[in-house]
Amino acid sequence: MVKTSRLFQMQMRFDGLLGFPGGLVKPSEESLEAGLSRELQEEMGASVSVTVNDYVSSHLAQSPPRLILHFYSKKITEAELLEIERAAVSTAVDHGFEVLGLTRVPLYTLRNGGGLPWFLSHSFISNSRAQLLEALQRLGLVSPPNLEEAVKKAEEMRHTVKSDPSHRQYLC
Ligand SMILES: O=c1[nH]cnc2c1ncn2[C@H]1C[C@H](O)[C@@H](COP(=O)(O)OP(=O)(O)O)O1
Repeated sequence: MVKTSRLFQMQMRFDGLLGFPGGLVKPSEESLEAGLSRELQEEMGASVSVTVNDYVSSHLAQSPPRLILHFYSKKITEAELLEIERAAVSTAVDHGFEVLGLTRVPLYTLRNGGGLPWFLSHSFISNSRAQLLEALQRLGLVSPPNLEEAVKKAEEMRHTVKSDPSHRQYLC
């Protein structure tokens, strides 16, 4: 186990893909920030107030449905994060349905390539993998050379698993 002083959260969605908490917002009915705060309450069971200061970027979805994907990131304390993790399993209405669980992102690379590279080699919804990389870079959570190396290793891992499915074997 690696103890890190910085933590970063994503979630396992109902469809088995990794992604960020969030959802669809009709701008004619509520502001983007109000809609996101509402979705966070439903998916994490905790009240997190999102403001325009937390805005990071927007992208047009590359595949249907045609959506504009707005991405926000918010810095919180470790105590607040622990509270969100508790609330996610106890009070979030979407827990066990739309959301299978919150997950911390490993921000380190182990000697055998484990950690962030393995995490990045999993499957992500839409552009959430790119959003994750953008946030890690912007927030300075992983240094640019380490991030580049993790992305490279993740690609090698994906390639290895694709070309040799017997490469990963685990009994449980
Ligand atoms: O984390 C994400 N990053 C970028 N795009 C995302 C993310 N999560 C969902 N999406 C996109 C992809 C989907 O086509 C739409 C709707 O997602 P969905 O989870 O089905 O929507 P609701 O939460 O049910 O509103 O958004």
